Amino acid sequence: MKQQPLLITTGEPAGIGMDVVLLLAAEDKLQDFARPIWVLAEHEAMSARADELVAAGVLKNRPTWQTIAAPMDIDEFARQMTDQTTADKKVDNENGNSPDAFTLLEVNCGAPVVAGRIDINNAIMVARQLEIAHQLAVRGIVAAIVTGPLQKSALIDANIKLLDGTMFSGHTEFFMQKSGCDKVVMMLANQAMKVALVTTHVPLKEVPNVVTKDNVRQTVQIVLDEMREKFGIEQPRILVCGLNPHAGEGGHLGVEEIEIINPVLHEFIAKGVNISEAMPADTLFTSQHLKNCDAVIAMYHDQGLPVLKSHGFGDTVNLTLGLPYIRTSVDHGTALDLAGKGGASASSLYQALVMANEMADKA
Ligand SMILES: NC(=O)C1=CN([C@@H]2O[C@H](COP(=O)(O)OP(=O)(O)OC[C@H]3O[C@@H](n4cnc5c(N)ncnc54)[C@H](O)[C@@H]3O)[C@@H](O)[C@H]2O)C=CC1
Ligand SMILES: NCC(=O)COP(=O)(O)O
Repeated sequence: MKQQPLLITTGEPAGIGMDVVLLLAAEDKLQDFARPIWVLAEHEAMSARADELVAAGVLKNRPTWQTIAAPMDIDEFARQMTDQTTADKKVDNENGNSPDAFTLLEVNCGAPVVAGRIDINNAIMVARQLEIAHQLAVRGIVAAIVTGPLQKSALIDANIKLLDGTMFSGHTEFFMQKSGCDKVVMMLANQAMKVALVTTHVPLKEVPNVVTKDNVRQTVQIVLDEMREKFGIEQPRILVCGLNPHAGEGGHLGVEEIEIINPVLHEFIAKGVNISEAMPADTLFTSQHLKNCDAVIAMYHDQGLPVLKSHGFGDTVNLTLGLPYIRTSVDHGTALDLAGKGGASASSLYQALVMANEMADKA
């Protein structure tokens, strides 16, 4: 069967992005996928990290991989890689295992990598991984992007900007702007629940300004479309959080529910969509309500994500809805305290690969 690869960005080289790839590789977990696995990283840094993890007793064996230079000219690269992209995974005929756990597309760092220590001279290398990932995904050379964690502050301190000239704020905003989308939706999903956000990386004091009718309407529409397309749920039951305590307590604790959120939700209800009015978030996130719900829409990052992560940090997948390609991600950050030492779980990366692979098979 001919399969496009899944592409992993390892993100911040001082963090655990490379560690979790190596953990899965050493356990032969990357062989669970019929698709080739491509990994963006620096060869020397990956090699050093593998040595550190072996020395720490975390890895028994160093996994092997094939290294090739990451593309400067994506179209030329596409031509060169056509055979590898569409070929079945290479299989060692004697033992049935692939000799290499993954293909490393090399992106060079700007400074030597020290596990656990951020060096902003490596921020350009991190941004370059995202650029290459976007270019490969938008051309369909890879089936999906699966992102490892980056240190947002390192890119900001290195003065790396989004396409529109504003401060770098996350993968979500980067891929949205590169793809020319007006709006995408961050959703995190685990066995317990799926939570989508109206706003993403916005300071709390600015959230009320960003919760506009257009934003709420676009978020609901993208969630409806993608629940159907990506999860096969034709008529999802969606619960929506209010912005204010007690969903505004009838206007006494804030008016956004009355003036902005509910009027938009009534438009969808009138069309027969199975969606709630704005609900008090603390009531919504009880098992009684969650058991009959396919997705929750929260107004801001820390309204929805702490509840979700408390039900499955490590097994949660972050995904971007509304992009022209599939992007899933780990649920954790760079965990600088664990890089090169052990203690990092690769479970979220594995779940992110599983979800990306399933979505790619359906696409
Ligand atoms: N997808 C991404 O690129 C994300 C990036 N970040 C970034 O990561 C940086 C650090 O953020 P923090 O809030 O400290 O979150 P963090 O997730 O890096 O760490 C929080 C705690 O969880 C532990 N932890 C994290 N991942 C783990 C794993 N795989 N296995 C076991 N334990 C794990 C860490 O050791 C730490 O104690 C920030 O710059 C943030 O912006 C945060 C979340 C997602
Ligand atoms: N809490 C998840 C998160 O903020 C990750 O953001 P992004 O880099 O995936 O946009």
